[in-house]
Amino acid sequence: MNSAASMSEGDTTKQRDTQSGVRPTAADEIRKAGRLLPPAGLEQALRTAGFDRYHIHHPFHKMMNAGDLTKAQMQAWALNRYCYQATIPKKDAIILSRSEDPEFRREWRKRIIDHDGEVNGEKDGGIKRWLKLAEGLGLDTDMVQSRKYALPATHFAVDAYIDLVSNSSLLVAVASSLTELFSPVAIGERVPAMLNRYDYITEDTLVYFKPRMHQAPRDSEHALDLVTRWADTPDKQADAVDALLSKCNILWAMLDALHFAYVEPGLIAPGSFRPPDAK
Ligand SMILES: O=C(O)c1cc(C(=O)O)c2c(n1)C(=O)C(=O)c1cc(C(=O)O)[nH]c1-2
Repeated sequence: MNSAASMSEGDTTKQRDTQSGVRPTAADEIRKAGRLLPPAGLEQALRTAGFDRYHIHHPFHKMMNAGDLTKAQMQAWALNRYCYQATIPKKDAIILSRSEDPEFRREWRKRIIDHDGEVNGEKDGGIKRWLKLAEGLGLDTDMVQSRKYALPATHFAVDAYIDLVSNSSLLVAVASSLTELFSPVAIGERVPAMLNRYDYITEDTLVYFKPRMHQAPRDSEHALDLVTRWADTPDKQADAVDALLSKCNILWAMLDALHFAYVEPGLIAPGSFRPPDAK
């Protein structure tokens, strides 16, 4: 049996949970079975459980890819998402600081450089590239960088990511980055959709996404290799799946907040970014 999802079929607890509308997660199933999955089985469980909950399925992203967002909604997305981008290298520095292994740190620090750039501007980082996106959408970059106008839930979501990597095992911290297994799919849909469906978006505006198409697979393969080796008990395997699901929740919560504020019912929190034509 190589799939966590099929482990407890016919199990009475699962039937009861399903009847009450609460499905056990792959992590619950691994814990309950108490059997160590082979690395390929854990990888499959992570890929299936994570993709199921990935933000690619969120209505806000679907609207974006269908060409249905107004420019103001696109601006709100870029402004809020900046908070996530700016937090990534900080959370990676926390992860780095928690490892005793120079080989791990050597590999992981690439992530920080990818986002912060290199000294003397030899290489632009993702944060600068994200600001280029914000600017291309007509936003004032100082306003975006201040992070003051992001939604309250955006701040809570990115803080939750910092908490997760600070107050858990290194295994959990590393596993929480595994949403990157799926980000090339999200970006691969988003970039052509943005170029084709929004006349104010150009290739130049979207420079952020190009390097992510090779950085994300490099990073997620490294993290996946570590997670499948480090998770050497059923409980640790379940913790890894839980970490990935928590991270999916963080990404989902950010889009829920955007949707609530800028699509339906359109309730923008006091003090948050308010486009001129907002209710
Ligand atoms: O555009 C996306 O949908 C998307 C998703 C994710 C993700 O799944 O966490 C990341 C990124 N982009 C991204 O650009 C990025 O640098 C990144 C770093 C991380 C991480 O958790 O370490 N996730 C993501």
